[in-house]
Order: sequence, then structure tokens, then C-alpha cells
Amino acid sequence: MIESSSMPKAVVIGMPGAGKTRLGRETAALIKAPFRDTDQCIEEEAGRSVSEIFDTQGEQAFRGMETRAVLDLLKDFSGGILSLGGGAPMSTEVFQALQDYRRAGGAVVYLQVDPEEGVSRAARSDHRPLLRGGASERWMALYRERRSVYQELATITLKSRNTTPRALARRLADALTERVVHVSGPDPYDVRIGAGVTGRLHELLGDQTMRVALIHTQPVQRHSDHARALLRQAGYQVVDLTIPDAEAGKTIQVSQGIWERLATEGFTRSDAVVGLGGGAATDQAGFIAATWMRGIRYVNCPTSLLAMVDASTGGKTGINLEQGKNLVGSFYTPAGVLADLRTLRTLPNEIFVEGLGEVAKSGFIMDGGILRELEERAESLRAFDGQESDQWLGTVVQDLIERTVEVKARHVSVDLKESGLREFLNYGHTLGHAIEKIEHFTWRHGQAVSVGMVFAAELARITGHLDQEAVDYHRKLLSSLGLRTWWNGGDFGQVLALMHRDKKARGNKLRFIILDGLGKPTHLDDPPVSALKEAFQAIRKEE
Ligand SMILES: NC(=O)c1ccc[n+]([C@@H]2O[C@H](COP(=O)([O-])OP(=O)(O)OC[C@H]3O[C@@H](n4cnc5c(N)ncnc54)[C@H](O)[C@@H]3O)[C@@H](O)[C@H]2O)c1
Ligand SMILES: O=C(O)C(=O)C[C@@H](O)[C@H](O)[C@H](O)COP(=O)(O)O
Repeated sequence: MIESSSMPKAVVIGMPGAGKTRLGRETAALIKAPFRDTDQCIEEEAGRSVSEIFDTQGEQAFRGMETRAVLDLLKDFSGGILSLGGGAPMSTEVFQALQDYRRAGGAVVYLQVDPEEGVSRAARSDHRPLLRGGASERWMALYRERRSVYQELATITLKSRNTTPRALARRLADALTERVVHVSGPDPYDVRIGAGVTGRLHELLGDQTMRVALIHTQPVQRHSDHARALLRQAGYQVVDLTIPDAEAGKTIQVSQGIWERLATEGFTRSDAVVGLGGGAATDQAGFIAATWMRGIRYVNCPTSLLAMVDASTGGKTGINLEQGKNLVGSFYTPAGVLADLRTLRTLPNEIFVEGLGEVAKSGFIMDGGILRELEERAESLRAFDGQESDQWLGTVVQDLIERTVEVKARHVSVDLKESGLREFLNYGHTLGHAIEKIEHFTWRHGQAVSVGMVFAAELARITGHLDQEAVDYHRKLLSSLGLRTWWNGGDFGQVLALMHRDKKARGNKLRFIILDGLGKPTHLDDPPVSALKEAFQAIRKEE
């Protein structure tokens, strides 16, 4: 029985000379995993080469040794990278074991080499007993016999054409370390979080799409250039749309300009949108996709922490009005989300820190593990500068992103259109959006939400839901992350009027999300104005 806890992380299969051993070894080095090659294991155990085993005991004896080696390693090589001899999958026992391994979640990697290249490599090699007596002809005969088996078993296929072994290993390492959060609901999709996931754009856009509108902002030019190159390599006609940065990009004027450009370029319902950038860019891109011809496919490529953990997922698309935030938009879900950790390398510290606001929010409303991780890592997270090691990004940050997206996914999967449960994700936003408006969008969203959560905690205390310790904990954790916990702008009258524009309001009644304890969100409808005023005073600070 193959157990996921003890099985290899990946098994590499393919034709002789494809480069399986080198790919396996280099990938293992990149992800700091052990590496084994079954041919080498057999030679070590037998004390002679594969060729000598063939010569002295025959192929059948070798296949028996090989099958035993493969079955043993599939059961007991935890987290390793394993490369198999070319003929191993052709044995019924190994084929069935690899199917079991796949079902247990294992990655079967088919390293595909072009026949011309394979034949030429075979002609140069003299240590492969099965290629003796006409290497090229024998290689082609084996290829014809084996390729359908390789294709049937593969969960990942890598082509060695026009690339290097090092680049292939990097791609496989990226594929093996990415995290996937599934969002169910009427139009399910996956959020993929990992280094290099932008490379999956073609998988999500498909072959029916001809034109792609790439909507992005200038500060992420380096990443949109990369996405554009990938899209063009995949054969798409890319219409490049650089929009004004941050909140300035979430206006109807910007939407109008994009709609007109799509019309000029002849975008049809089978074409698509890719939104790449922070949450403001993905909100606008989603809104364009939701409204162009009443809805076309779109993929979000979030490049800020906040966009990765929140804005890119859940299908809330939209733009701002002069009167307030996100007042126009649509619930419209993406075909997928690709959160490429490599884009964080250029993210300014203040933008990373504001993203921690939405991470903390997810901890407050549901996942105490997030709060503990933030507490433990506050200093290093607050000091983020994009120069951290791949290992730190690929563990600390990737873990936090995955956990926060999971919190969002659990809400939006069951309540896409925010009829109740999803409103818990709005914790801190009733005041938060008012602050953004009064501060003319000069405050970052995450910073405004941070103050909004302290306000909500004070309101919960005042109305008897939350104790002082939990309120103090809000301030302590948020400020330790570099997030704001007080605000002296505006006045209560302004704020009260703006809160009545919040989308949770019903008629003349305000509705808030508060906590009955950490991880226990609840609705507070129509609280006394006196309580609101007291909570408002509590987030002011004597200058
Ligand atoms: N739709 C939703 O569910 C949802 C959820 C949360 C927030 N939002 C919206 O998202 C917006 C906030 O998102 P945000 O915090 O990403 O702000 P943002 O989109 O304004 O981006 C912040 C700044 O960082 C820059 N930037 C982003 N990624 C970068 C990178 N990799 N390298 C260099 N610069 C980069 C942007 O160009 C911008 O200047 C708000 O408009 C908010 O309303 C939407
Ligand atoms: O996805 C949701 O639902 C949220 O409330 C997530 C919030 O973090 C996010 O800022 C959202 O854009 C706010 O939605 P809004 O409906 O208040 O504009």
C-alpha cells in the first residue's frame, strides 16, 4: 500500500537518454529533497552494472530486480525525487503501482524528448543494453511502444526541446512546490500559489481564446512583460492595457477607455482578460471581464500580498465612485488565479505590510493559526524587502497566503453573493472604506481596514460581545506588523454618513461585523449611535 506520508514527492519517467537522472538530481537539489535513481540502486545492490546484469542474467532477471526496487521506493522514500529506468513503467506491477501512487497524490513526471534528439543521444551512448545492434532503430521501436504508457501515467509533462536541464529542473521544482486552493461554488476554480505559476496562463485560457487583454499598471511592468511574452509564445494576440495605478485605475473613465479599446480590437465572447497587478488592477480587470459582452473569461495574476490573499479571489469586481469605494461592480468569478511568488520580489515594504491587514483579518474571523504565525513572525514580516530567500518566501509567506486564501475560499464557496456568511470577510471594512474615502484614497486599503478592525473590536466591547483583552490583542498584533490602529482624520458625522453607504447597510440601518471572541464573527445590526460614537472616540489618539 502506497502511503502519501512515505512516498516520493515525484517520480520521473521517460525514454532512455531523455535526461531523467539529471532532471531528478537537479530538481531534488533545488527543493532540498533526497534523490534516487532505480538503475543506480540496482547496480549498487548487485555490485555490477545494468549491462553486466543483462549479459549475465538476462533482461527478465533485471526487470525483476527493477520492479522490486521501484515498488520498495514508491512505498518508502518520503518526499524524495525518484527517476526510473525507461522500461520500468512497462511492467504491469510497476504500471499499477504508479497508478496507485498518482491516486495518493504523487507527481508522475514524463520527461519528453523529441525523437530526433532521442535517437541522436542513443547513437552516442553505448552503455544501454536495449539499444545494442542499431541504437537509432531500437530507440524508435521502444519509443513507439512506450510513449502512450508514459502519457497515460503522467501528471506533469516536461519537454526538453529548446530549454536547458537547469531550466527544466527549475520548472519542475516550481510545479512541485506550488499550493492549490480550490474555490467551489457555481463556477469553481483554483488559486495557485507558487514561484513561476504565471507559466500556467495558457492552461487557464485554453485554445478557444484568440485575443487577450492584458490589464496592468506601470509599477508591475516587469511582471506584465513576462506575462505578455508567455501569452505571445502560446500564440495569443495580446492587447496591452496599462491603466492608472492603484485607486486611480478603479474609475468608470478607465473602464470606458478599455471597453472602447476592446471594441476597436474586435474582442468577441471567446476572448479573454488577464488582470495583473495589485487589487485595484484585478478589481478593474474583473469588472471589464464581467461587463464586456455581458461576460468573458478572465484570469487574475495578483502581484501584491493583499491581492494574492484577498482581492484576486472571490469574484468581487468593481470600481469606485466619487461618493465611495466599490459602489459599482459585479460578482463574477475568474477562470483561475495565479499568485506568482516571484512578483513579490519588487513589492514595496509598505504595500506588503498593508497586505498583512487582510491576513490578520482572516486570523481574527476564523484561523487562529494565522494569528499565531503573525505573532511569531511579526518582526521579519514587518521588515519585508523582497530580497528574502526563496526558502523564506516559499514557506513563511506561501503558508500565510495559502491559509488566508483558504479562509476566503471557505466563505465565498458557500456564499458567493454575500447573502450572509461572506459578510464576515468584511470585518473592519465598514469604517475602513470610510477612512479611505475621507483620506482621498491616500491611505492604503489594508491600513484603513486595520483601524476599522480596532474600531469593530471596541464596538464589540462596548456592546458586550468582546472583552478588553481581545481588544488590546487587536492593537498589539496589528501595530507589531506595522499596521495603523488609530485615526484622527474626518469627524464622526462624516464617518456616520459614509458608513450608511456601506453595502452591508439595509435601509437606514447600519450593520457591522464584530467578534463574539477571536474566531467567532457575528452580525451587529443597528447599534446605538452612542455606541458608535464611543467606539469612534476609542480609535482617536491624543496628538
Ligand atoms: N475584490 C475584492 O474582493 C477585494 C478584496 C480586497 C481588496 N480589494 C481592493 O484591492 C485594492 C487594494 O489592493 P492592493 O493593496 O494590492 O493595492 P493596489 O492595487 O493599489 O496596489 C498597491 C501598490 O502596489 C503596486 N504593486 C502591486 N504589486 C506590485 C509588485 N509586485 N511590485 C511593485 N509594485 C506593486 C501597485 O502598482 C500599487 O502602486 C483596493 O482597491 C481594494 O478595494 C478588493
Ligand atoms: O470578499 C469579500 O467579500 C470581502 O469583504 C473582502 C474584503 O477584504 C474586500 O476589501 C472587499 O473588496 C470589500 O468588499 P466591499 O463589498 O465592502 O466593497
